Amino acid sequence: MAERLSTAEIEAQLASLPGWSLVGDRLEQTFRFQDFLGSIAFVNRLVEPSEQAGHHPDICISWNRVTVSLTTHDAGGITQRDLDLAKVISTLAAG
Ligand SMILES: C[C@H](O)[C@H](O)[C@H]1CNC2=NC(N)=NC(=O)C2=N1
Repeated sequence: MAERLSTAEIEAQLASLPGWSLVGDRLEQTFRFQDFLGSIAFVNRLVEPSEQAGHHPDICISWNRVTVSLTTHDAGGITQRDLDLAKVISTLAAG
């Protein structure tokens, strides 16, 4: 099982993950798109990499905004799996 990371470890890695914030025991970012279809297309791009990783974001869609939230349930906080998936998700936001 992946181990929960310390706040210092998370913040060190967040330096190279623009837009992601530590919110409680989650990593979060809100991505903006042109419209609802842009949001849905982004969410669809998340499906395969998340399945491949066996790790899945919580997703909230609000018209042209998609808030993505990552945590590791078993660990009760943020692990390397969340940071790795955040990195992949950032690459998918550009379209
Ligand atoms: C059994 C299965 O591997 C687990 O429930 C996975 C599925 N996807 C998951 N996704 C996320 N974000 N956190 C988890 O802890 C998690 N656990």
